[in-house]
Amino acid sequence: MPAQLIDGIALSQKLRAEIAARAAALTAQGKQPGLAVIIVGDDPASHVYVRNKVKACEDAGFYSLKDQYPADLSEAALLERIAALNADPAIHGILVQMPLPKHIDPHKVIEAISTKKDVDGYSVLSAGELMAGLDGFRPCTPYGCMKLIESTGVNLRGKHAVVIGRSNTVGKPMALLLLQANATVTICHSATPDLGLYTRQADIVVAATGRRNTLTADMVKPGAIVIDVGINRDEAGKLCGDVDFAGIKEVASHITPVPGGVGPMTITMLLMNTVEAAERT
Ligand SMILES: Nc1nc2c(c(=O)[nH]1)N[C@@H](CN(C=O)c1ccc(C(=O)N[C@@H](CCC(=O)O)C(=O)O)cc1)CN2
Repeated sequence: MPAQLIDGIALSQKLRAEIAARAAALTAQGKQPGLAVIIVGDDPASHVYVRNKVKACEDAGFYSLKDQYPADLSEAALLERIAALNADPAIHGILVQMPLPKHIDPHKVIEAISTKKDVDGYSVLSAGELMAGLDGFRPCTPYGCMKLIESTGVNLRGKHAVVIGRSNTVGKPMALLLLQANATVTICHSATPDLGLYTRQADIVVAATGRRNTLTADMVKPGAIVIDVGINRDEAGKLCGDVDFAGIKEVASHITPVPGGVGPMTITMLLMNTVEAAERT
C-alpha cells in the first residue's frame, strides 16, 4: 500500500487557526503579538519566504514589521537596529532572514537578539536550553518536523530515528527533539560511510542534507516514516526534496511531500514561537 501523505499545508491551517485564537486573546488584553522580520540583500528565495512570513503574521492577527536593507548594509548598522527592536515593547519576536551577505557574521547577529525574542531559536542560549530540556524557543524547522511526526499518531518511545544532516539549525536540534520524545537517535552526515546501513534500521528518517536523492527506496525500512526537509530543484527546475519521493512512497508508511510538507510548517512554528513569546511577557 502506498504511503500516506503527511500534509504540511493542512496541519499548518489547523495550527494557524489555534495560533490566531491565542493572538486574539492577547490582543484583547492589549498585548497583540508582534514580529519583526529583517532581510538584508536581494536573494529572491529569501524575499519570497519573508513575504510569506509577513502575510502569515497578518492572517494570524499579529502586528508585523518588515525591515528591508540593501546588501551593503554594515554589520554595525544591523546590530544597532536589533538593539532597538530588543527594547521595543510592541515586538515579541525578532527574525533575521538567512543567509546574510558574506561581510556580516551571522553568529554575531543571532547573539545580538534578546533570548526572550529569539523566535528562530538560533542563539547559543536557545540551543543550550534545548539541550538542557528547558522551555526555550525551538528552531522552527525541526519543531515543525516534530509536529508532522506527531500528526501520524505514532509514539516515538522505543523507536529508532535516523537524522541525516548535522547543521546547527536543523540536524542537531532535530536529533535533540527526537531524543526528548524518547526515540533512539542516530545522526548520519556527509562523512557517514554506507548511509543505507543506518537508514534501513530506522522507524523514522529525517533527511536534511540539501542534496537530491540522498535517500532512495532501497535505503528505507518498509513502514518507516520519512520526513523530507530538503528544498532543491531537479533538472527540469521543478522543486524537489532530499528523498526520492516516487520510489519511497511505495515502501514507507508516511511521507512528507515537497512542496507542501516541512516548508509551510517552518512558518507555522515561527508564529507559534512568536505567540508564545508574547504570552511570556
Ligand atoms: N531566519 C531564518 N532563515 C531561514 C530559515 C529560518 O527558519 N529562519 N529557513 C530557511 C527558509 N525558510 C524560512 O525562512 C523557508 C523555506 C521554505 C518554505 C516553504 O514554505 N517552502 C515551500 C516551497 C516554497 C517554494 O515554492 O519555493 C514548501 O516546501 O512547500 C518556508 C520557509 C532558510 N532561511
